[in-house]
Amino acid sequence: MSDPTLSPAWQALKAQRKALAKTAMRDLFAEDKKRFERFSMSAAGILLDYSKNRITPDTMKSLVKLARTSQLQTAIEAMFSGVAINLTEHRAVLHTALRNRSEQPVFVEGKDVMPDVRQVLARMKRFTQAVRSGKWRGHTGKRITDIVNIGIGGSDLGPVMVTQALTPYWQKGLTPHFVSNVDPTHISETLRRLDPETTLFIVVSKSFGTPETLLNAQLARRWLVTALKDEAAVARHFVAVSTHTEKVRAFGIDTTHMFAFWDWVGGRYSVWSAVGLSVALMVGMDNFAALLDGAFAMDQHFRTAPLAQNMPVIMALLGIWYNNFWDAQSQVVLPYDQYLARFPAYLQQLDMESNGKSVTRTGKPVHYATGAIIWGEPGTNGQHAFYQLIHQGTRLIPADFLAAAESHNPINQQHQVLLSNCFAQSKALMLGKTRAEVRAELTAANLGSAEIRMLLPHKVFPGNRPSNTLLYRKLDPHTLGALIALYEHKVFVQGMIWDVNSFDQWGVELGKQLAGAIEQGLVNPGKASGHDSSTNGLINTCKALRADS
Ligand SMILES: O=P(O)(O)OC[C@H]1O[C@H](O)[C@H](O)[C@@H](O)[C@@H]1O
Repeated sequence: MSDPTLSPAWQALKAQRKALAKTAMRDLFAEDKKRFERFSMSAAGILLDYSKNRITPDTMKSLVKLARTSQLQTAIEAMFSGVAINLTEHRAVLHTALRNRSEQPVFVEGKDVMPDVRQVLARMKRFTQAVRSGKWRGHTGKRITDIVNIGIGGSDLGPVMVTQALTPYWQKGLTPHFVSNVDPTHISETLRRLDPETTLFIVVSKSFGTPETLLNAQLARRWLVTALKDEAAVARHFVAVSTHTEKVRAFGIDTTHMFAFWDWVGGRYSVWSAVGLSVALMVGMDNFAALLDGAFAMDQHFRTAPLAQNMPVIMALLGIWYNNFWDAQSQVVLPYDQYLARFPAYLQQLDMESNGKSVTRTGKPVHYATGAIIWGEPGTNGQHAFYQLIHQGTRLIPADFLAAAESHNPINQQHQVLLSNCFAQSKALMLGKTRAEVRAELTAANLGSAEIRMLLPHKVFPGNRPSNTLLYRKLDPHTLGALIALYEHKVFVQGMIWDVNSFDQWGVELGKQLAGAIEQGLVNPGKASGHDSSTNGLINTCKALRADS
């Protein structure tokens, strides 16, 4: 892969960015009455309105050329067909196989993986039906009422985000809980509210070697065995999801109660596998299948639509446009949908762990910006907190707004209030408010000229701040599946253009390695001295504070 910045498309985009420096989106809208039609599209039940971006048709043409230069279409096919594109781990990247709803085989090193995928889905179906119907009971014969997913990173964020997003589909009488943090407070506060006789733990870990998860699972296991006074109780209250049968067995979970997945599924791409067991327990296997169907619909679109009409590609290119040509550092995600409250957190791992890289796939340093900082909160809460900076701050922050046309809770007109806020925000960001407009407003309010002079600069909105809006009918499992797949593919496209490996995460290892030695320092008696002075100081102060208490 060659340096993307050397391509003619990159150079053309640089020139276009200069040419657009003084162009306001409000003028582009005024000049072209069909701007919405020109810059919007639908796929898999989702409308993307990208008209409120600093783009002209020429910008889009050059962006698409840039994608072509990166041989994107070949890369898409390589991913879908099981080529080991995760070079540093020598692995295929096949979360798309998990939701391959066609009859087509998917090969990894000559073996069709689809029979295994279908077999695990069938096991999930049997198991979830047994728990939901009350056939599967706890050790003392009681029905399961609470499900605790113990996992972290991809083994937590997907399950928790999707479960929460699909709250309207939950089975009555079942309550989900998610424990991730190694902070003992997390598991303790969760267990405090639970009855061991009716609680089912799902220990989810791809590696089954993540200390946070294993420590929390051990605590849960001890809590259960102590309460039920029988080691054998573990069999009815613990199941595991992992790629590592041996480690699951060593932990003491019967491997007949283990759901497998495979090393060609990245942790942050794994909710489609048995990692989504807590989701399936809460919403039932039919709804879980609809989630897969939605993702499959987006996969089909991504794989077959021409680049210029390809939703994940367009979103990725717009991200690159701001990241690399307008120096935007972050991307805010603003779901006007309370059910998507954890969506920004989910996207943080998906995007930042995938594209937060500074060497190319062949290990050369990159000299251009890669993955953006992803952040966000549901609307309208964000409006009353940080939108000030988005509207009037010094930074350019491209925004993704997400909204459902229909609410699961249609009470009075409140959903219309939510939607009007959503549309008003993107309009305000685009339009801004000029000095002349502010002056006219203040004059109409009969303010004196000194007061007007004083207030005027504070009340001006520069506008021209870009956003996308994703609009769908209702947040059902199908739509949610499509939405997640959309962002997964967006991240993939950006990684391909930046020439980084979006599927490894070596950057999380160093801290893990160092934590072991620091833990020794905290546990062992005496003063720590083997670290830098700050680390020694923190360890020793901690010990002194404890000794004082
Ligand atoms: O599922 P596990 O093997 O327990 O891994 C859990 C998480 O931990 C790692 O540190 C990675 O950064 C994540 O990508 C992963 O999802």
